[in-house]
Amino acid sequence: MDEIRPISVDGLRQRYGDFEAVAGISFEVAAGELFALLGTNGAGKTTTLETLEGHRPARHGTVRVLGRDPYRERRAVRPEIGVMLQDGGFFPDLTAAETVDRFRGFTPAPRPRGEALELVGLAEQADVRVRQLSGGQKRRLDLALALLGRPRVLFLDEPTTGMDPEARRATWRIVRDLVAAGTTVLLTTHYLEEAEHLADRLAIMHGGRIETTGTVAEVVAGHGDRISFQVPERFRVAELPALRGAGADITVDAGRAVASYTVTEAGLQGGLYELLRWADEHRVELRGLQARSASLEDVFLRTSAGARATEGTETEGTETEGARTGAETAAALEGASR
Ligand SMILES: Nc1ncnc2c1ncn2[C@@H]1O[C@H](COP(=O)(O)OP(=O)(O)OP(=O)(O)O)[C@@H](O)[C@H]1O
Repeated sequence: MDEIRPISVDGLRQRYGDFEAVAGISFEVAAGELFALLGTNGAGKTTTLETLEGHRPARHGTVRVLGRDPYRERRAVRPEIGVMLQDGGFFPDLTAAETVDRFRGFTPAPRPRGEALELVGLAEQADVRVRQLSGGQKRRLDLALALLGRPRVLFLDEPTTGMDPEARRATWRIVRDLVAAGTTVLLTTHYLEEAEHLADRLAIMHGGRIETTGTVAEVVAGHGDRISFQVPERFRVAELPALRGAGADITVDAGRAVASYTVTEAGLQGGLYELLRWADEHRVELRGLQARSASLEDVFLRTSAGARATEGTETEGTETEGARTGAETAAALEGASR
């Protein structure tokens, strides 16, 4: 079935003067899916969101919300979408209830006030003035306003900034329930944990481009699980095994040389198998042995550093270090870093 995607972006470019803030991005979000846009500061997330919300026309490329141009067909699109901005712009002297009432006045078929406040856990703060609400409570009031018209498509720009961990988790539950009920959500966030908890799919933006996209598992896959251990004192670095093509990076931790492998090719199980077989053959105990899966944070940090993960890693040690034992390498690297 050729169903209309609630959100579709194809080759979008946006400029501010000579500066290209969005440099040709494409993605689609299906009905009832939550898509997260991650990225460093200034990556172009808010510009993308604002274009989808109809605040500015696409300079190049095509943007559609529920099959329509959100800028040119704003009147048709607006009642179907909910928008939670980074900074809500409330009237500080109104209470939470009065704020909801004021926005209900602009919203076709709005939720009842009590339901809206209840939904975001603010029922007890109904009579509190906005200026007395905490930062996290203001964010939740903003979410209540975004949900007033029971939107089919919801845009959340850093929705949990300023929330304590409990409020953040409560907000995640609300968002998950909305998605389960069929709402399509586009979210920007700086919290990787938020994306890991909520996103069906995500994209990491950097410098106006999408560097990587997919489900969390797809994005993380191929970016390398890691295995590390202390270089055995009597072994030379050059004698350490390659784990299906991956060589060791050598660093010093607490005076000991540590070998780390990014086992993109072998994976954790394959890499560990080869390493333990080598250790067994050489009758060596691998102290400080650690194996951990790649995380979204690993991928994000590599992307934002502009250094995309490469297939495998080179042995970092120089030829001289390769000829040194673990103990000599630790002494040499530590001396060099002083
Ligand atoms: N009105 C504007 N005029 C000029 N430059 C702008 C304007 N708005 C944004 N920019 C620039 O465009 C780039 C993208 O900004 P944008 O706000 O879209 O990024 P972002 O990914 O949302 O960043 P953040 O995570 O910091 O909110 C930035 O370099 C920003 O300085």
